[in-house]
Amino acid sequence: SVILCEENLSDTESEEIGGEELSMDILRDEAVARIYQLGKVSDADSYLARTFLSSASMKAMNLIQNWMEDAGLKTWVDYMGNIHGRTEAKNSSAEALLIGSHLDTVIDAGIFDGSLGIICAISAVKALKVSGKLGELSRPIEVIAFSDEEGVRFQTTFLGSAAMAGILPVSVLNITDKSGVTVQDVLWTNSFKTTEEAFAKVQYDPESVFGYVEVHIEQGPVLESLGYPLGVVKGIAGQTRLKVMVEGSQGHAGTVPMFMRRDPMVAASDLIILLEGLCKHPQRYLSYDDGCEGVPTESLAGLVCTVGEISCWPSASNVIPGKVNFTVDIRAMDDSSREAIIAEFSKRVRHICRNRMVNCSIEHKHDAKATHCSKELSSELIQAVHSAMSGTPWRMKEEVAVLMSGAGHDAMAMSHLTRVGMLFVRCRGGISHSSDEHVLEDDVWVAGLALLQFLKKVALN
Ligand SMILES: NC(=O)NC(NC(N)=O)C(=O)[O-]
Ligand SMILES: [Mn+2]
Ligand SMILES: [Mn+2]
Repeated sequence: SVILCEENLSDTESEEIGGEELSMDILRDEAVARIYQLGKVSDADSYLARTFLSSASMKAMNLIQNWMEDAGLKTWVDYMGNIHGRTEAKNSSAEALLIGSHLDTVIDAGIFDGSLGIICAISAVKALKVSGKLGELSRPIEVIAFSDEEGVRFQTTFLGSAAMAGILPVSVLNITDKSGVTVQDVLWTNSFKTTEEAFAKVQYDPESVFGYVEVHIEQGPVLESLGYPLGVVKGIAGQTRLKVMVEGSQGHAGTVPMFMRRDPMVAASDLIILLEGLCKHPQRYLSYDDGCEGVPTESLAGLVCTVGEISCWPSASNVIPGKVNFTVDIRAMDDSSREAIIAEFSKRVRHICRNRMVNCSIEHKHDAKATHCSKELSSELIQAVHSAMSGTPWRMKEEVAVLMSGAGHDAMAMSHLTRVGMLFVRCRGGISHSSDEHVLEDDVWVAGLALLQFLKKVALN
């Protein structure tokens, strides 16, 4: 949903921090070049993929750390692989402003998801440095490149930001990937001696933090349809990830009669079609239950579900599978609706599997409640968008788009540490999690300008 806010245009301030030349060189040309350079750092030859602490991620970390130092930031890497770049303020005890996003990607990813937020933050700080303003900060600024937001390898998500926010249980170190390697194995293999004690040191003290802001592509079509390069995020949908395991009787494809089969592949197909129907027409399913009040339609806003992964054993064309596993990703703006959908799905799964005489289990891999962004930070971001755009062709008439995010973000985890705000950047066709993901160079530039204006207002007064 998009709420257009009436805002008075802020006076067009003279750009004290360098002129147009400076901002275009750093906030556009150099930032865009770095996004494309980082987009080539991949674990695969023919597409972009960077999973938690993979060799490509380690290379990306090194690049990002160098760019942070180039911007005048003091850098270090914590025990969960997050890269930090920090510059202190005149008042060393002031609460720090955290800005960041994630360096990991999905498989066959676009080059902007995560990377744009990291590079935009580094470029904005570099613009302050080049203008000689880094020594005048009223509060520390810390840029963070999180190690794992997508959760591709361990189906966990927010490994880096949740550890910083103190909401990640230490038991996560023992979660295994498909080949039985644990999170802790991967850390130690990459020389992060992450013991339980070291793990606890990743957590930040809420008292030391002013707030967290993230710049991210919208990954949806709204800004493009409005003709705006930027928008401010009102809230982020809650999300649940499940692993559904169906077990039947493995057998010969040629000899087992159809009516004697306990086929988990066909059962899984029924469950996936059920899930689609449940999320396309929830009221048909939720209100049929005896005594179960249908969930009010408006609270089902943003309800979506996806089966993104499926695997079977032994996966041979002439063998009736013995086991089929598939993932479920369910999201909604309202947490109770998401929970109602999951409860209904689980109930119907048991019913279908009983009728098909197959065994089924559902494992909860990840849950994140819907997140509401801070009104104060959002208001500052709206002002920053206005002043950034006042000097550009997209001068905002009298409104800045404020929209919800169906995609998850590290800001969801960071909201457990501090108040959060997000700036969305238009992306072509709203396409993301695809190599077709694209952001205009000038949109990268205006995002950097807006973030720079935000920094001036919040950390340079
Ligand atoms: N911005 C994202 O693409 N985030 C993704 N990752 C998580 N954890 O939500 C997602 O699937 O939406
Ligand atoms: Mn993503
Ligand atoms: Mn992302």
